[in-house]
Amino acid sequence: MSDPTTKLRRTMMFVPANSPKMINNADIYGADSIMFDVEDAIAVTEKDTARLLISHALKAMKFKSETVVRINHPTQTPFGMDDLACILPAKPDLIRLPKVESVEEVQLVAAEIEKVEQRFGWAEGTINIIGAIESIKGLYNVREICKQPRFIAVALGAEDFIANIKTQRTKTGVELYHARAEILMAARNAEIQCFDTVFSDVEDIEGFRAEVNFIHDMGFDGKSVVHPKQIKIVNEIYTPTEKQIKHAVKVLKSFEDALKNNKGVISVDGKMIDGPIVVRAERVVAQAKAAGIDMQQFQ
Ligand SMILES: CC(C)(COP(=O)(O)OP(=O)(O)OC[C@H]1O[C@@H](n2cnc3c(N)ncnc32)[C@H](O)[C@@H]1OP(=O)(O)O)[C@@H](O)C(=O)NCCC(=O)NCCSC(=O)C[C@@](O)(CC(=O)O)C(=O)O
Ligand SMILES: [Mg+2]
Repeated sequence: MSDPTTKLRRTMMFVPANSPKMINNADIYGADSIMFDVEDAIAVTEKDTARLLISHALKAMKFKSETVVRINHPTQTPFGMDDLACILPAKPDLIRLPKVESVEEVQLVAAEIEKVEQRFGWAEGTINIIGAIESIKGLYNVREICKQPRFIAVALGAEDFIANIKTQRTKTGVELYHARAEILMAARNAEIQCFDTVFSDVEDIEGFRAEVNFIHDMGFDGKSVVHPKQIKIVNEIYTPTEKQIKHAVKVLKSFEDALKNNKGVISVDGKMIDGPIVVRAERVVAQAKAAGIDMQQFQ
């Protein structure tokens, strides 16, 4: 089983789980993960239909991409526990827990997963949890939330978050600076992955690209998307370029040679190379491999 905390998740695409057509096509657009939603994309009158539909689809269809189901909140809504009862036996890879605010909520979901894994004789960790921070309370508890077993990734849910802090979403993202930084540090401290939120204006491609560049530079591992046309942009920004890979490989080779000569610091193409730069080069190579790039050409 691959390590769920290091898997390639550049793009996680939300797919409303009451749409047979969207479920059917969800896998063809190249998203690394597909997030079937039975929460806010689904009207209260459609909750039963959506959870049954996605449960059957997960059992009957073979998806190439990782499958995630965003359930309704298990205690704040009357739907969440029914979602878990219906969806867990269909074996999604991850449960997305929205609006998570406390360690206890994670433990509640984890306990339900554990029961189902034991009932079906599945290995522990067959199903894991990604939680979304969407409120101030969640943000204040994020450091402990991120350390919970099975909690392999955290995401920001910005639309709900900005409603909670009583402001508006802007092009600069100034309203999200603090939350993004705090969530990212909590994730890195707990050694789990961290994902940015959706960009709802699907027609604003340039605004979207600017936001993806921004969150990539901040250090997020990927982004949630709502439309297939957003996928290519994120995957492109999150896949190392040929130039970056060539440089990383050169750094690693040169440093290996340097170590043999008992040197801890060297110069490659006029730039100083020492320990932390080597770690970053290793990450570039790991990302390239995870993205399926043939590394033979760079040897
Ligand atoms: C936006 C729109 C209605 C536009 O529809 P339209 O029909 O106008 O799109 P078109 O351009 O016509 O589609 C062209 C072709 O692509 C197909 N297609 C489109 N979208 C597809 C898709 N997602 N999956 C598979 N297929 C798709 C379509 O079927 C068609 O196929 P075909 O006819 O064969 O050509 C549609 O995209 C959509 O529903 N998106 C998902 C919305 C959603 O799930 N929201 C909830 C999650 S956010 C949230 O809750 C906030 C959050 O919680 C988030 C956080 O936590 O981060 C927070 O607080 O911030
Ligand atoms: Mg939300």
